[in-house]
Amino acid sequence: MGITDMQEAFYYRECAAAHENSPLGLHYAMFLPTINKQATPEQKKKWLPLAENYKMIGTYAQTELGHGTFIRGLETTATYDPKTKEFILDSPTLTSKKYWPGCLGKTSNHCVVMAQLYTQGKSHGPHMFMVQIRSMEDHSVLPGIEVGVIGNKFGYGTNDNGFLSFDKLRIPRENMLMRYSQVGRIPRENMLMRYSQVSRIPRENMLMRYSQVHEDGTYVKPQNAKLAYGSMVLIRSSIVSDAARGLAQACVISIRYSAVRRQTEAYPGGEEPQILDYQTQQYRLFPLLASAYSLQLAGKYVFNTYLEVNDQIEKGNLESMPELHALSAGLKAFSTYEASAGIEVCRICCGGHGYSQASGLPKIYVDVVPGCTYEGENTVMMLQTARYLMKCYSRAKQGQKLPGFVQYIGQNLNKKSCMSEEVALGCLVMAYEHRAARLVEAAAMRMQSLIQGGKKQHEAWNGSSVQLFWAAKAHCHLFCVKNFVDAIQAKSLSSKTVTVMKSVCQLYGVHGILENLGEFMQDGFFSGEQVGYLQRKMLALFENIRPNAVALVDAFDYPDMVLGSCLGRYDGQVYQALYDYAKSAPMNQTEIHSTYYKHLKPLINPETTSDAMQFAKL
Ligand SMILES: CCCCC/C=C\C/C=C\C/C=C\CCC(=O)SCCNC(=O)CCNC(=O)[C@H](O)C(C)(C)COP(=O)(O)OP(=O)(O)OC[C@H]1O[C@@H](n2cnc3c(N)ncnc32)[C@H](O)[C@@H]1OP(=O)(O)O
Ligand SMILES: Cc1cc2nc3c(=O)[nH]c(=O)nc-3n(C[C@H](O)[C@H](O)[C@H](O)COP(=O)(O)OP(=O)(O)OC[C@H]3O[C@@H](n4cnc5c(N)ncnc54)[C@H](O)[C@@H]3O)c2cc1C
Repeated sequence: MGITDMQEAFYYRECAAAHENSPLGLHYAMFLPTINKQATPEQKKKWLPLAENYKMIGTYAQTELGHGTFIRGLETTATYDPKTKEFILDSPTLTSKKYWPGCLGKTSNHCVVMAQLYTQGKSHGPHMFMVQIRSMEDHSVLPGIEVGVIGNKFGYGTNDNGFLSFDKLRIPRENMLMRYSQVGRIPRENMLMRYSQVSRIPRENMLMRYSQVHEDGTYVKPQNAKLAYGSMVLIRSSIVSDAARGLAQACVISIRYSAVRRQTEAYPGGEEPQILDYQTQQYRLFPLLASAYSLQLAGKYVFNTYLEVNDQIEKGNLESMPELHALSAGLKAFSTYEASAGIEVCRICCGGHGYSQASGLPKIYVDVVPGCTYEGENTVMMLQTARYLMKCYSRAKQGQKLPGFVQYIGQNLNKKSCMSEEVALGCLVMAYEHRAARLVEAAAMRMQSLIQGGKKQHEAWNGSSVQLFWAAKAHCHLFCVKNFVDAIQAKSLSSKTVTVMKSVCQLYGVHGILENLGEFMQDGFFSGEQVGYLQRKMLALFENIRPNAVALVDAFDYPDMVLGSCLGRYDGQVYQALYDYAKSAPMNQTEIHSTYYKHLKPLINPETTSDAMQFAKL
């Protein structure tokens, strides 16, 4: 395709069969990036041409039957044998079998495997290994390997998620993914050297940026063990835009349909109005439209941040890893929660036709909703963000300067809202900052009081984890609101566009407060009168957005073939499309379905059952 932007390439491949989840999805999304990010130049030279030309087709095999979240608990082992200079991969228990990796069951002939590295009798934690699982000649399964599909799932029907286990499979030492290596003089491009010790090693022993195993099994650890988690951070940073896209497409379908669908007399004898004119329909759909715009902007921000930080890491500067992890983990969770819930509301807003595959909405839902689980289960990801927020809180209390998007932490909480009838964007941001700062402090205070009461650190953590989750969610929500406001205020948009987009941004902020009012009012930050301003503003914004609602979804510019929806067609010919869809149903290709003779006819006309039995033998 010649498209270099990873996300754009992903989208255009998607266009071929939107939301069908390609059986090569993991090859593109995780296998290739893992080779790119975690392999040596020599390993890349060896594997990338094969992988880019589909000789090697691979996936990312990390999750096991017994562990998905807790990577350090994975049981697959890779034990180094210095005699043969090989790693022995083994699945020692039932629960160590790899389970869930996409494209694993029948498609892939290779995978990058996350396994516990053992050398010289010591465990060094999870590391990545390149493993061939099927012949590149006839696709037969290689000895020492058991592999297959895991069966039907909630969705993802076109992806052969699989299981995989190893029976003392030997792989060459060079198959441990390592990046950068040095032999004698340090080549300029290997300035990572500060992350691993300099040592003269035989050239073929490609030691790498992140970790190294010398031929005698000596292990040289990287400066940060989490560098091995890099592929997950990349995908989390990409999932935000993917979730935004799913929500945006669902908004296109449901808002276009709501402009076509007419239902119920507006008054006795009156015309049936477009359902988009019902305030309750606007109340459910317009905030989702605003959320789709907000998440698209957040997705751009987090992916660009990933690119910047990853560039620094490539140059040896790991300083921003914690921020990137906290941002990508939290926004991945926040965006997939918001998008999944929003797509379901869009489906419900389309009534019965929303429940048909013809609407395109079920496919979007089952494609987006697993994002709440994969690449880091959402609650766990939110708690990772909370872990970072707690560290920021203690730094703020010590008077340390905090990075940009957490500078609100530790602020004075005695102030009140500046909210007036106008509902200024600045007052909206202040409200979200106050809420997040208050929830971060409340969680920190809870932890402190538990510890002072004699609880151990891990007990205090678990005993505060609901409040930690609330704090992380409020932090992510603040990020999305502030990022949206910054985009509106920074954009050199035409005055008409700014006016329309300012209303959408205002609605996003106002609706978020009204839907989480307790968290904004618990300490009296808002008065009852100010809440009234917000409620009236929300209803006014519905009227303000209504004339541009269809234009706002058209602006996403998703072609009909991507939406795959009879309800969301650009030409609005919904009913003809639904009828044509019904007529084309396979079961309608014969007037009487074959099952009539075998199952119905004996009931309806038992006397002629013999005919039925004749037919059944056909
Ligand atoms: C190309 C476009 C694509 C668009 C996207 C669309 C669709 C998606 C495409 C593909 C997806 C399809 C399938 C999904 C594939 C998968 O699901 S792959 C498997 C994913 N699995 C996970 O994500 C597992 C989640 N678990 C973890 O990440 C870790 O176990 C953990 C929860 C982070 C805990 O790790 P642990 O080693 O125990 O660390 P601990 O909690 O003890 O923290 C120690 C410190 O390390 C820091 N840290 C943790 N992770 C990272 C990281 N990734 N980067 C940087 N730092 C990290 C942590 O913050 C702690 O730091 P402190 O300073 O000590 O607080
Ligand atoms: C469609 C799909 C595709 C996938 N593709 C791949 C793939 O290609 N490669 C791959 O390796 N994996 C893949 N996975 C697996 C996925 O990464 C894991 O399912 C995910 O990481 C969650 O881990 P788990 O299943 O062990 O859930 P668990 O961690 O068992 O979660 C169950 C519950 O326990 C809670 N919980 C767990 N730990 C904690 C904690 N510390 N604190 C609080 N609560 C906790 C969670 O919040 C959750 O509510 C895929 C999964 C799906 C659904």
